Amino acid sequence: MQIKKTNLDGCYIIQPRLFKDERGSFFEGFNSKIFEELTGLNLDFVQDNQSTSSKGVLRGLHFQKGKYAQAKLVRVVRGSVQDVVVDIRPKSKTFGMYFSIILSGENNTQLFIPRGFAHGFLVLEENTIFTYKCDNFYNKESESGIIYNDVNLNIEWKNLDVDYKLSQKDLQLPKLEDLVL
Ligand SMILES: Cc1cn([C@H]2C[C@H](O)[C@@H](COP(=O)(O)OP(=O)(O)O[C@H]3O[C@H](C)C(=O)[C@H](O)[C@H]3O)O2)c(=O)[nH]c1=O
Repeated sequence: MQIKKTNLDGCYIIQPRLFKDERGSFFEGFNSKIFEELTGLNLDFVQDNQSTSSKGVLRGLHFQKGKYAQAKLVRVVRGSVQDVVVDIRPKSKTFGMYFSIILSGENNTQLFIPRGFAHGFLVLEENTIFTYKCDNFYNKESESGIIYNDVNLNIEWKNLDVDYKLSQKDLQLPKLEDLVL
C-alpha cells in the first residue's frame, strides 16, 4: 500500500498493492495496521456503503454535522468517477478549498477523507459501483451538504456528453457561505 498527501491536510490518496496471476488479481481494500503505520491514524470503520449509478449522476456534496461527522475511505469497484472533497473545517488553512481525483475500477485508487469534509462524485461511466467505509454511523438528522456548483468553491466538474443527474435533495443544497458549521 502506498499513501500520498493531497493539498488538504489529513486527506490521503491510497494505492493498494495489486497481486496479479493467471486467475486474475487481488488487493487488500483496507489494512488497519499498515494504514496506521503510514498515517498514524487508528480508525474504527463501523459502516460500509455501496451505491450504483449511471453516467452523469452527481451525488453530493454531502457531510454529517457535529458528533456524527464521518471519515470515509472511498473507492470504485467498477466504472469511474470524478471524486471531489471540500475542506469545511472552520479553523483549517485550506477551508473552502477542494481536491479532485479520478477513482476507477481500473486504477483501484482510494481516497481517505477525514471528518470535516464535504464529499461528492460525478459518475463518468454507466453502471459505476462506488463503495466506501465510514467511521461513524449514518444519522439522517445530522445530514447536510453544499450545492455542487457553488460559485465560491468553483469546482471544475468534468464535461460529459450527458446532462448531470442530481437528486431533488441535492439540487436544493445551500452554498457553503450560507451554512452554519
Ligand atoms: C448515506 C446513507 C443513505 N441511506 C439511505 C437514505 C436514502 O433513503 C437512501 C439514499 O441516500 P442518499 O440519497 O443520501 O445517497 P447518496 O446521495 O449516495 O449519499 C451519499 O453520497 C455522498 C457522496 C456521500 O459521501 C455520503 O456518504 C452520502 O451522503 O439511502 C442509508 O440508509 N444509510 C446511509 O449511510
